[in-house]
Amino acid sequence: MRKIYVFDTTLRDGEQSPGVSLTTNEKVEIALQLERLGVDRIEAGFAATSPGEIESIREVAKQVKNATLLSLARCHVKDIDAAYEALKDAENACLHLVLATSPIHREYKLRMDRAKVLETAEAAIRYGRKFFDRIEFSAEDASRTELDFICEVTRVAIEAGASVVNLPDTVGFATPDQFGAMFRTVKEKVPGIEKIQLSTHCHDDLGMATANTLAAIANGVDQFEATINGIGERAGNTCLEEVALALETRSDFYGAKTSLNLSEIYRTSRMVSKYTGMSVPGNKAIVGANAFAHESGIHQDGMLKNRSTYEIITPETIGASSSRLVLGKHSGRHAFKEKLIDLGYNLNEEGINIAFAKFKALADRKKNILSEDIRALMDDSTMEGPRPFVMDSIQVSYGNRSMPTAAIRIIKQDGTVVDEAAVGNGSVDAVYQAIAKATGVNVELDDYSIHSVTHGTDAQGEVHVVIRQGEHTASGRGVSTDIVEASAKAYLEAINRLVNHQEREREGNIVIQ
Ligand SMILES: CC(=O)SCCNC(=O)CCNC(=O)[C@H](O)C(C)(C)COP(=O)(O)OP(=O)(O)OC[C@H]1O[C@@H](n2cnc3c(N)ncnc32)[C@H](O)[C@@H]1OP(=O)(O)O
Ligand SMILES: CC(C)C(=O)C(=O)O
Repeated sequence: MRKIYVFDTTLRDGEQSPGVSLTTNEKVEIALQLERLGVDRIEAGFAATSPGEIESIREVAKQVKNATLLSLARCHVKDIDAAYEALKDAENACLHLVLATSPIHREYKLRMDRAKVLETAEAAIRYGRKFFDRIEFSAEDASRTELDFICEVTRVAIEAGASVVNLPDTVGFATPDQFGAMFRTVKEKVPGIEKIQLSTHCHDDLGMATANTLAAIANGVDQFEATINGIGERAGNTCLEEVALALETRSDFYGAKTSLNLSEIYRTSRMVSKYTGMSVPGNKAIVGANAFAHESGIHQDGMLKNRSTYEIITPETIGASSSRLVLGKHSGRHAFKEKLIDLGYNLNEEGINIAFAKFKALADRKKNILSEDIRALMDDSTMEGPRPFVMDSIQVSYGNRSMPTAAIRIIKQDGTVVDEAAVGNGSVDAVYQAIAKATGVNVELDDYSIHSVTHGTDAQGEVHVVIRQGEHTASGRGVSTDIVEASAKAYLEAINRLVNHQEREREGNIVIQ
């Protein structure tokens, strides 16, 4: 298989993301992690930017031992001198020279004609060669440059002594077919092209950076340039991890491989996100939080039967912990049952069906169903013995200038439906008064406590109550995303327990404490 060199520019183009500025220590730590990841080349910065940038590149150069280090420089003597100043102690250094070649950049930005561009590039490469054995030359905005001129620039760069020629899609304008064809033409037409390496560098303005990079690789480039998490100027650069995993997963098609240690990808992605402050979207390919999470029942069932049904990469490949089956509105019985077993519940089919129906009802109201929610749900549905009263519906009217009112519908064990309403000091009190009227059971509330099962505004509230009737006490527990409903459930459960106990006591079976 053909080896593809990986050029990481997280510390240079990645740092060009608006709002990102890395300290020297952060650059060093990221560079060392990139080395562990196994990238071949690290662009540590753009030395002419500032004295601090020279210092950072120098520090990175002191510590990185295996990868080749680069600094970007315009075709200006002072930029090249700054790059040399930063890289002179590096074990393996390469100067990265850039000059735009497209008509738009020539006319408006550089104010140079074709001949001047060729002359400037050639002079800069020759000057750079006095200090550097290796030079990469980038023809900025190559994808919007006339093909014949790209070939000419490449020829001049080779003759002047460049060892890598990079043809970037600077503004993310290329399409995969057009971009691939550009490299094919350069390879066919430029004399001496076999003496150097060809490189690609893409931006994601139209969301095609990865596709364009892969098209370039399919058409013979030797190196791709990219950043971790795809950060970079405007919409960002090609995502290093996406291309790496595409080459790995579709080696049947590309017949090319990198020397990357793929199991370091996840760690590198987290580090870059932490130091740049640029969070990784959940649905981001390869490294997003949802990249190995499965929410829908049909997918979860497939995953439980065989992971390859819905995963083309395993999380272990990139060093992420494991695939996740996320319980939610779209989950099915198979995943739910698996979760119950995981949590230590051993239910028969009927029990699972009852619990599953409650789970679906909860999922309609709560976005993330966590293990704690399932436990609360299971405990909520485990009251033993008959239920003298079942709550059918509840309605509460509350306003800070009116008396809270509650209306409740209770179904008795014999099927009788009872509707009652009551007012109270607060919503919960009104509900408890209405329950007392509907059940005909009058008790004192000895204790009431509430806590949140999980976090967030849609978290479930868990209410515990202890009620008393003379010497008899009973406790109840209720869980719901609505605390008034949780309070009603807890109260009714306590009443049911009290009534059951009294019933059994009358039958002489037990002694109530
Ligand atoms: C495609 C890319 O990502 S290229 C890298 C972009 N990154 C950066 O620009 C980050 C670091 N840049 C900086 O700190 C500053 O822009 C510096 C230090 C490089 C230059 O700053 P200044 O000298 O103040 O110039 P400024 O940035 O305003 O303008 C750029 C000048 O460079 C010229 N220029 C642009 N590209 C090149 C080039 N590759 N080679 C030679 N000259 C160039 C422009 O035409 C302009 O020249 P002018 O002043 O004669 O009009
Ligand atoms: C310096 C070059 C490679 C660049 O960043 C671009 O063209 O986007």
